[in-house]
Amino acid sequence: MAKLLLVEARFYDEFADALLEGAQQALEAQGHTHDTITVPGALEIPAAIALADQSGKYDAYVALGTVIRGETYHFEIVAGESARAIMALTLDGLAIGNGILTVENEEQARVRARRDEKDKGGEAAKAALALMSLRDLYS
Ligand SMILES: Nc1c(NC[C@H](O)[C@H](O)[C@H](O)CO)[nH]c(=O)[nH]c1=O
Ligand SMILES: CC(=O)[C@@H](O)COP(=O)(O)O
Repeated sequence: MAKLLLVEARFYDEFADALLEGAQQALEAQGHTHDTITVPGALEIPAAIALADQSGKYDAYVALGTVIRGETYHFEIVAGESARAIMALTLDGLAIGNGILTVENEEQARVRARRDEKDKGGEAAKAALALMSLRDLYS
């Protein structure tokens, strides 16, 4: 049994709830436990993971959030930099599943967040478990 940390950005509560449910269900179905922490937005997720990893408490991490394009370049920063930083942490040996939606509108987010549709939260949780297993296999 592994212990994971779900790091959620609750910028949009509706989608945050759906992503969290999907991730929680995926972990519980495989007998794993988890804690959940909340940050203001997707840009804060990588730092929260890095800080939490210093505790040594968690085997893997799941990043959950929704980034919806607005009128400015900020979408590229939030979407791109959160993904880049998560990838950097992953290449540094942390097992992280990236469930941060980067979408054009709320309808695209709704479909991808829901468990009974694309379930990106569950997908990210399973990705974290897969990386954790690979790390255990090769370490
Ligand atoms: N526009 C979205 C944001 N923006 C906020 C940033 O993530 C960050 O919290 C702020 O820049 C302070 O550092 N965050 C999301 O998660 N989703 C968005 O659509
Ligand atoms: C992804 C964002 O930061 C975006 O939602 C912000 O909207 P805007 O670009 O219109 O300020």
